[in-house]
Amino acid sequence: MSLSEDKMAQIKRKLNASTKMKSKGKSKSSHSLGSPSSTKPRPRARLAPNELKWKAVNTSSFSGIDGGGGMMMLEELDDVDIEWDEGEGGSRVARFVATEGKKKKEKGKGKGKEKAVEDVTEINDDIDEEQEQENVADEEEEVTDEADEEEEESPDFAALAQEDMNDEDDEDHEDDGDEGEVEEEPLFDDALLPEWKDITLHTLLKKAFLATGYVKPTDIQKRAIPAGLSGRDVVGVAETGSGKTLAYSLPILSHLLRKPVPASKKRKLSGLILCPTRELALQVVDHLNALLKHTVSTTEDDEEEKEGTSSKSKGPPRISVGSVVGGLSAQKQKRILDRGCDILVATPGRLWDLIKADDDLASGIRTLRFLVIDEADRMIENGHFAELENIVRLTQRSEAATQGPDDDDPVFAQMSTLLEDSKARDDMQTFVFSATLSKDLQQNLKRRHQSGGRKKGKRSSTLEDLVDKLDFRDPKPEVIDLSPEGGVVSTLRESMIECVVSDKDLYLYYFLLRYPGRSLVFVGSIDGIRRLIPLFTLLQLPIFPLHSQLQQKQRLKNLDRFKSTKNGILIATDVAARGLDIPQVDHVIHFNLPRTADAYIHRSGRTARAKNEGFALQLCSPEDKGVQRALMKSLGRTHELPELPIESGFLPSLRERIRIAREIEKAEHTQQKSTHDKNWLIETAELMDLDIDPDLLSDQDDQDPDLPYTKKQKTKKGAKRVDVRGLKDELRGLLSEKLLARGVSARYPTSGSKIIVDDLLRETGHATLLGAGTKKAYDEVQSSKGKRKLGQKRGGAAAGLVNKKKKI
Ligand SMILES: Nc1ncnc2c1ncn2[C@@H]1O[C@H](COP(=O)(O)OP(=O)(O)OP(=O)(O)O)[C@@H](O)[C@H]1O
Repeated sequence: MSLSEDKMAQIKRKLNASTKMKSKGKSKSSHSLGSPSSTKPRPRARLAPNELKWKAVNTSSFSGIDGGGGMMMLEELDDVDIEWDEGEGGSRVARFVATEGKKKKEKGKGKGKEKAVEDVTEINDDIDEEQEQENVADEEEEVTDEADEEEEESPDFAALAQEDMNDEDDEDHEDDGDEGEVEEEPLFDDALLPEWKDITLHTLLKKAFLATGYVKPTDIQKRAIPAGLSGRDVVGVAETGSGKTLAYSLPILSHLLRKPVPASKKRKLSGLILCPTRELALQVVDHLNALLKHTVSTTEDDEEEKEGTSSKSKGPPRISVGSVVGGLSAQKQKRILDRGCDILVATPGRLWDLIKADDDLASGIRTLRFLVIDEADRMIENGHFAELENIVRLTQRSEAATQGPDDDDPVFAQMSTLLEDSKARDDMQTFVFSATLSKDLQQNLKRRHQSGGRKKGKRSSTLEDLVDKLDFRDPKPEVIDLSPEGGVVSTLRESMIECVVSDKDLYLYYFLLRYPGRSLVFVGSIDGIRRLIPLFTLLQLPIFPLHSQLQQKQRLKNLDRFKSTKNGILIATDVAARGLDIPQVDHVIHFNLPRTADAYIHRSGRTARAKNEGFALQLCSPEDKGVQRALMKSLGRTHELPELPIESGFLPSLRERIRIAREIEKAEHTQQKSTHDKNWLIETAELMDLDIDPDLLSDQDDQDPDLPYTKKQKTKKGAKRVDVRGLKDELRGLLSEKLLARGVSARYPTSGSKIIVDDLLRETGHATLLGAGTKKAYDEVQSSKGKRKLGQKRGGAAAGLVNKKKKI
């Protein structure tokens, strides 16, 4: 086991930063770091890495995955030296060794020498983890390295110092809950934000609104926040992009800011926010941190900040927000949990996995003050209902909580003692939010409370069942339904292109070229994405995939690239349909139509957010027509969508590009497959100790009749070898040309039915499609009013769709 020098240097600098703060802030002994030359032999026994005393570095500027350059969080170790041993072949092996300070502490507690040895071993084990991380795929490495760089560039010394100050309390107060003092709420001049005046949020939050530009509450916030602040349970339904995240989060943040500052460093879990997808959970963390970072500075700092003279760093955040999601290091997430956070944002699958192995976490969930189910209707669809139900059950007060859904449920059998011993809080508040919760469900919710509470019974998996499991403390939860008529927001314009299935690629290409902008393309299957990515990459479009079979870090990276690329294109399954708040998505394209109206609403809701304009396009083949009519009907539409005007003069050239790109793609695919087959053959032959006929591995199509069967299969008679390089050159040539609209002459730009000379001179025309104009897609279509009535001309009422949830 050895670490690269770079990696060690990074670790060393990290540790240096923290130790410098120690010696500066207090008169503790300084912790020198070993260098290769100061190598001494040390014990080498090992312990599990999660037993190390990793500590979060709370900075005011760092905000998780996106804001942190792909890094989840920063962590540090104190009281550690690094020493170097000679490894095999002259490599150097790093050992982390507990320093005097730590040993003294342990001795003081009566544990003495053995404990110090344990410390050495647990630290060494963490090197294993670092080493493991070095072995991950290149792309992941890149993410980690970027994160490390960022970490070094901006260490937040004030935060480190603050952590340090708390160190001494660390072991004496495990969890003191609310024993600290209540911090005085600073004054705030309501005249600065008159629209927030009547909402009694903590003034630090209002101060943060000034910085973030949230000058007035959105409609759902106006209704939900006061209800949340007054202790009510809230079920909130409001259009996509309407600020539901803050609608449920602000009452929690305000409550926590008004709570006494805990005397101990370990934070007690107060709020749990459950989200259906990993990206959404991480986004919620970022959203909250982006707001919270404005709640820590003093007025004096603000003044200096405005003038650019502030040299002070801000203190640690008053509220810490952690995340637990699948696909990222469970060890690290466990460490975050061990250290404690005020609010946890999680996906149910990973959270339940951690709960099963951690009684502290289970009792933390049991004594939550706030439980939020975001995108509640989606949560029950993504295969995690059982986990979700189990988590929710931990928050129930009644006896049912201590009994599993089935008598033989092993997890609950294991947990029953814990559940019997600890009581769920009586004042827990539950918030359930989505853009799409059926009216029936809302009615049932009210009826349930009128009829006296939850039903007992076996596990099932509808939203109604979930709501039934939620132990609302409020006899009458506040149900706020602000869902818009027609499902989608009023600033969204919708349109369609009707074409045969095989032309969908062509029309998608046309649209992406014709209307540059940030576009999110929804495809019905991962295979569909895998087919389109190479095609559009060959066509030189900035396209990124997002689907569940990508590694989590790759998913986050692609999302980041999409966000930061001008005219970027994200091609995704419905994993991107919910909740993602990506700035300035201009277009959503339904390459394949969704199967439910709810999915259509959420997909389309990735554009036209927060009252901005947005455009949604359906690519609709004759086979899709029935589904489309049913969709529109279930959304309560009475008119067909307007068709997007197509400038068909461009299509032949685009078709030719696509043809060549497909041919290249096919040839490359065949080549890859052939290489794969040959490799397989070689490996198998080696395993079986056989010689291979060289002809089998040859690329020559000599058509020898004696060739074995496999070879004959590969060399179809008369099949021409494809000149991939030639095709690529040809495509490159075509892509470098500007295309001309019908009626435009390149030779005589002042002639013809479309005169483009002014555009060319002033560079005001379309960048690649000459004569196409520069109208935005949004402006190409008006609202569907006055258009063809749904089913009027082409007949055939929508079949099969009874309500929004039903699959078409
Ligand atoms: N009061 C406000 N003023 C201005 N912008 C706001 C306000 N509240 C939230 N926003 C912004 O609105 C955007 C959408 O918010 P959010 O993601 O919470 O919407 P949502 O209703 O949860 O959407 P979805 O249903 O798609 O999940 C975010 O970029 C957020 O920063």
